[in-house]
Amino acid sequence: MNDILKFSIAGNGFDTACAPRLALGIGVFDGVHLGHRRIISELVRQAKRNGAVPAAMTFDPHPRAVLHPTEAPTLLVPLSERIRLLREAGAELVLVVRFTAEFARLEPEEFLRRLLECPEFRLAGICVGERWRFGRGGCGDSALLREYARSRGLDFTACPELEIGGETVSSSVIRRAIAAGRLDTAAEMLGRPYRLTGVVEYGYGAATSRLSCPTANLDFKAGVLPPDGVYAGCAVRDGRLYPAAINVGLCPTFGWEQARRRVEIHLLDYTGNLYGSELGVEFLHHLREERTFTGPEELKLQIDRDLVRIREFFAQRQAQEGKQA
Ligand SMILES: Cc1cc2nc3c(=O)[nH]c(=O)nc-3n(C[C@H](O)[C@H](O)[C@H](O)COP(=O)(O)O)c2cc1C
Ligand SMILES: Nc1ncnc2c1ncn2[C@@H]1O[C@H](COP(=O)(O)OP(=O)(O)O)[C@@H](O)[C@H]1O
Repeated sequence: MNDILKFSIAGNGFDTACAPRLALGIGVFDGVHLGHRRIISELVRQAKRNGAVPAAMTFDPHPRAVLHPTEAPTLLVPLSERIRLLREAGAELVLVVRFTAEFARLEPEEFLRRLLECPEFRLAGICVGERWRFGRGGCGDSALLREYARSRGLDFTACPELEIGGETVSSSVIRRAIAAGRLDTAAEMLGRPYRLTGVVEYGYGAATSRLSCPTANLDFKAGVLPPDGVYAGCAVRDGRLYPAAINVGLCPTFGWEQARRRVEIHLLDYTGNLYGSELGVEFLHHLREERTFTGPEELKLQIDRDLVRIREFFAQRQAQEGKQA
């Protein structure tokens, strides 16, 4: 490994001693949306025809967080989840390059030279999204890559951008869709419902004692929040889905000081201790705005009505799924 191109490798059976042939799919891949998945599918095809291992190369931190810290994007999923999703999509290995200001200053050809000279693997091909830019000031593009690959006898694939409903699928578009509450658009582009993942932390203990409706408070390190409000969704724990009611907001009814925006999840038909465990939450349907009630009694009556509507939502969903089957 060289001094500027530093990376760690996630995946089984990577033996640097025998320097395997790799087909490299390169990109940031935050969220691993349908456009990214298309790149990984092409990568798998490229790897097959070259007798190589399909490997995704991603960057951490996000390049914009290093180059324009004030415009650092909120990641759609944490790095660990990005790696998991890339592998699920077909990448046998994931190389995580440490993105630094020094790395960003590399000329495109210099970056490629370092890839070719990496002692850990032998480069067989490269696969990117057509509009991927790289190297100093983003001056490297797919035309440069194509020419470089041709001159070095490497395979090369540039995947056209995926469009859905006339809009180009991208992590930024998905971030904006979630923040604007357009969860259907986000789900369509991700190819799955949008999921926020975190660890259950302690709250004020009021939901059980004053609302008879315990809510798991999610401490999350990455993920874009949809607008404040009440949602029908699914909690995900150990790979199992539980229908759930979700409240995003400041819980203004209680008027707690130093209130911060919280994500609270009530799992329907569940009892148990969730503190400290990892929980995912999928946002499926916006039910109503968060409101300030006169007190816990009035809020409790409203939550009871919310839970009835959420059960109806899931019953309808199940009926529709039954029809489609
Ligand atoms: C379905 C649901 C809807 C909620 N709606 C509101 C609301 O409109 N306004 C509000 O102030 N809090 C609302 N809450 C949040 C409760 O205020 C929250 O569960 C309470 O603050 C308890 O917090 P704790 O977990 O720290 O005990 C809602 C909670 C749930 C589960
Ligand atoms: N159905 C459920 N949904 C959510 N949390 C539950 C449920 N049943 C039990 N719990 C437990 O109750 C806790 C939430 O209770 P709550 O009174 O809201 O306390 P806190 O304010 O600490 O979140 C959760 O973290 C979890 O451990």
